[in-house]
Amino acid sequence: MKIEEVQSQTKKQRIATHTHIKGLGLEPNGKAMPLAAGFVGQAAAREAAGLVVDMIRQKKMAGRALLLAGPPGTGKTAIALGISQDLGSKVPFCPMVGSEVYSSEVKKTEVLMENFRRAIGLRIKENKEVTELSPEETESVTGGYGKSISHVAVGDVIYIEGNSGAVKKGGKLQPCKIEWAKTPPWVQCTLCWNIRMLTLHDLDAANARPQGGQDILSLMGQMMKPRKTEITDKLRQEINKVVNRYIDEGVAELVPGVLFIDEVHMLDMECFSYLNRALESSLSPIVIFATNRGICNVRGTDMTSPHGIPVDLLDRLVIMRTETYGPAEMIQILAIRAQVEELVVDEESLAYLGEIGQQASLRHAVQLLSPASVVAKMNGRDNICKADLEEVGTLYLDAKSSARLLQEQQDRYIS
Ligand SMILES: Nc1ncnc2c1ncn2[C@@H]1O[C@H](COP(=O)(O)OP(=O)(O)OP(=O)(O)O)[C@@H](O)[C@H]1O
Repeated sequence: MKIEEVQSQTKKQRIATHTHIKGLGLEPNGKAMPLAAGFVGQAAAREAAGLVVDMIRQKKMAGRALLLAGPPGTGKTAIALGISQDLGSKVPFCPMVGSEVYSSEVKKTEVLMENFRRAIGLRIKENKEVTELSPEETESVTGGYGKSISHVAVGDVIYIEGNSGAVKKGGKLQPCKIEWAKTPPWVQCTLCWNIRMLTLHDLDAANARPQGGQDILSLMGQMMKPRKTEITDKLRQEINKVVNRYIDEGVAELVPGVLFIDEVHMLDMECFSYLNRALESSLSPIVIFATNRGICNVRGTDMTSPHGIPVDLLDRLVIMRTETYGPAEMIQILAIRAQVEELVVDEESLAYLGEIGQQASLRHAVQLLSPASVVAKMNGRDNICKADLEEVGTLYLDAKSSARLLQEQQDRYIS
């Protein structure tokens, strides 16, 4: 397996709205600070999440998972992200939505498995030892056209091209530690290492081969869908073997990250039984579920259950609640978001947005910031004022108002 060729493919898009979250913002004694690490309020849930971080560190969460239950826009995703950040800066965070498992091409359990592996990191230590080299001047083997090395310094990476035998420079290593050999001849030696952070899925994807056989039809198929690759169970087992060997040799270290499954009520029995098994595996990340549903049917069955989760899985979960925000907290969160998005919003407008957040949802209020800044720019201003918010407020509906309107005008829609 060539680690140098493996590119990390972390999912970034879904965490863009949480860029201001830098951790759970807890004091060393575990108490939630009123405003820290981008977090405002939600003290009980943050403190409970802090305890979970301690339990994870003490390896007491094995076989269990966390469920964040609360109304929409109460910071469930933000808390899950905060947990992963408090576990360490390079800990993988893989967010997904329950409904992602439904695809006509890929099996539900396959989607879950892929996300499980996206959430397991591997810290690989690549040791490079570079001794001082005395370069020798030689005739250029490429017939005068190619560059030949005239000088090599400590830390330079050089490689020999297989087909031509030409020696080329391939960048510089960062020197980390100078060591002296213990026995003569004394050679100054620079010991360097690169720490690479990859996920198991990165390794799977980099080692997967295009689907299909060698016959002409399959080859044509591959040309039409050149990037379509299949990650088989066999491949994953092979990767696991190599990874376990690296771990035994001390070259790599496993970093279980956080797999965040939002809208867990969208999963069905097949997914839940897979999750029950997967949580037991030794290669399991920290799984955090989130839902804004109360008692409802387990999808695809007529069995009702709290949060639409079967009771045998519920039994394994540590359940935490998130509460709706008061006006002051909403205004603080909106002010943080405005600052992150580099928008100037005066106090009156923030208070007005806070009211909108109370009536609709925090997410709706946050979402009005960007269109309001466009309206402000069109009006020749850099700062957002209340009139801009009023204008965009008439243009966009929040979920509640849209539902109310649908009820009122039911006869005008096709049902
Ligand atoms: N306590 C908080 N402090 C700072 N920002 C917050 C807080 N709670 C929520 N936010 C921000 O508000 C927005 C909405 O929150 P988030 O997406 O975490 O809610 P959610 O509970 O996951 O919602 P849903 O149920 O709809 O998935 C995000 O930008 C989030 O970062």
